[in-house]
Amino acid sequence: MLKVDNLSCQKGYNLLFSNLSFKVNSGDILRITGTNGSGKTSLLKILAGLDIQEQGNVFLDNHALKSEAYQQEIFYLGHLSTLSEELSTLENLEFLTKLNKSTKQIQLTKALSSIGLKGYENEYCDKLSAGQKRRVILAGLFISNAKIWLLDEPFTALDTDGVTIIESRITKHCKQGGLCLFTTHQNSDLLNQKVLAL
Ligand SMILES: Nc1ncnc2c1ncn2[C@@H]1O[C@H](COP(=O)(O)OP(=O)(O)OP(=O)(O)O)[C@@H](O)[C@H]1O
Repeated sequence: MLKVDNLSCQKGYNLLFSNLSFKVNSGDILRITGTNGSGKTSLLKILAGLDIQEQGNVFLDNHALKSEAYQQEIFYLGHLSTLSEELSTLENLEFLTKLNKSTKQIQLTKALSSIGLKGYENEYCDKLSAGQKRRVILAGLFISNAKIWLLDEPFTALDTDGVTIIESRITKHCKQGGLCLFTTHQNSDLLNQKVLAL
């Protein structure tokens, strides 16, 4: 269980949220909603250990946010995640997932295939469309063993087929005991999603 206790976040003079407490159980999908600038990205970054909270605590089971046990269970996808255009799709995915080239090549190729990029393995990323670039980043979801997925605007630039692939992947992950927190300004048909409004 992910437990968020009394969290507050301030950016400059702007108090984005305070006394925020909630729990996310294994199997849960939590959609974080709010207007532009309400603090969705800031919250996900705090939960990923990439930003600092003003006050409050975050635990995964009994593991604190900064512990190695917690951090090992995080897969964070930022809405501005980018690729190196001088590398191929395969090389970018390898870098993003920090896998060893020789042993995991098959896994990487499979992930690209799962996200609809079969045949694009050796294509340089400067030759890809915006949606195809986003798919390379999202292919990490087919490799990650992390329990907590923190996905900031995962559907940006995807066509309907791409959205369906990602929604199915999230559903499968959560059915297998994972948990997912995500933001989107688009409609999402993900079943059984709970909502946290900022
Ligand atoms: N490093 C920073 N320094 C100062 N203010 C910041 C910083 N980062 C974010 N902010 C401010 O914090 C507020 C919340 O930003 P955040 O990116 O968390 O919002 P969001 O809910 O994800 O917005 P959107 O829906 O537009 O993606 C914004 O007003 C933003 O300008």
